[in-house]
Amino acid sequence: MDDSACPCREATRSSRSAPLHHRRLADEDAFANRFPEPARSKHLCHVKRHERVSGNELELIEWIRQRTPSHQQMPIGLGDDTALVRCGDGTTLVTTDTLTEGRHFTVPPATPAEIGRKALAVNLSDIAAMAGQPTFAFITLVLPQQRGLSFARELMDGLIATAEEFSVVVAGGDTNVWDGPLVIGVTLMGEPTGSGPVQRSGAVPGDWIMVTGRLGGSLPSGRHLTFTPRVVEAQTLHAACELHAMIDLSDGISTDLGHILDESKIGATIRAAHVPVSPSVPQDLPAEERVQHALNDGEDFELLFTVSPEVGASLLASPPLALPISHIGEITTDSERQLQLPDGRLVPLQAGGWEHCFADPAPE
Ligand SMILES: Nc1ncnc2c1ncn2[C@@H]1O[C@H](COP(=O)(O)OP(=O)(O)OP(=O)(O)O)[C@@H](O)[C@H]1O
Ligand SMILES: Cc1ncc(C[n+]2csc(CCOP(=O)(O)O)c2C)c(N)n1
Ligand SMILES: [Mg+2]
Repeated sequence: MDDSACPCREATRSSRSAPLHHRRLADEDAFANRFPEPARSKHLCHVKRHERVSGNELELIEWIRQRTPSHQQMPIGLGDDTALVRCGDGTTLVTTDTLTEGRHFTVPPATPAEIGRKALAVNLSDIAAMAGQPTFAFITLVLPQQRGLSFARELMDGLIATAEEFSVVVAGGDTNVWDGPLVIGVTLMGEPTGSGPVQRSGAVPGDWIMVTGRLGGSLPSGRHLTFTPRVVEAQTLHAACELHAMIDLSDGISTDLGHILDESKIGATIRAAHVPVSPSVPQDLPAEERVQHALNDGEDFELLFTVSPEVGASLLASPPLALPISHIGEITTDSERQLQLPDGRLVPLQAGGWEHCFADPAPE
């Protein structure tokens, strides 16, 4: 399955109210959406050229959420980076994320060991987003028959080495072999640390919005396979100061910040000039295009968090991490999501990150 074979180029919108945001594949004529054309939709949806987009993952998740009741033994349920469930005397963080061949990696260039590593690392990143300590992992393998046993062993070698690196115990899983592409799912448990999990819902007006590391270009640089999940960094920040809200950047700031704003029921302004762009984003692109990569590419797996201005200033004055921490904007009282351009103009911050999309089913 080759991503470049099935890009949906035509802008389509669902008949429902929520707009669909799509993004082009990296190898397409990317970033036609420059400032200040915020209304332009991008495409990264994987329906065939003649098909129309009929919905996306966010609409499905919201639909599922409406139908799944909360529970007394589940202080944090659907809607955050992990759930928090009561087990015996304590509480446990639980998350699950799946990688699919053709979407999250292609073989080559990804090696089996890198795929195994990434499958655990994306889940470690979700535990990090709650400032948790990862503990036990369960691995679901759906393996292509033709690649043989050695491929599967190399994949699990990569995963097990990553588990050791992060003191995670592999506690079980499931193995299927078939004649389709590779799918690998991981369910990861963890323990809350310090004052408890940092949720998406805790941002308040006036908060500074901060990010770790540098963003953009994770796919062409291969960083989406080799990134370090920010487990240690999240715990260090959590111990050093009061974090109001946190999320890991899997889909891109423009989309992931939206989840914090939705859950906290507030707005934000991001300053384009302060967004830390990774050197993986081509240096010869115009500055505004480089920022668009940092906002939308996704798979950076850095942390975005909000803190009071006093805490933010002290983090900049005495950085607790070896990684850079950047102050990229503020939480606002109204529900606006804005991007301040270097010349001071404010434009809407469009959710331009990754979204899984559905095609219209073919008529019978
Ligand atoms: N099929 C599903 N059934 C029940 N809950 C779901 C389902 N898919 C997603 N969720 C829940 O919806 C929320 C958002 O899921 P999503 O996968 O977008 O978050 P994420 O794992 O943090 O992001 P990403 O997958 O991009 O790394 C999470 O709380 C997740 O547990
Ligand atoms: C320029 C560029 N284009 C595409 C990608 C790939 N990508 C970005 S987000 C995402 C899904 C996130 O996971 P989930 O499925 O959990 O939402 C994927 C597969 C990239 N890293 N850079
Ligand atoms: Mg997920």
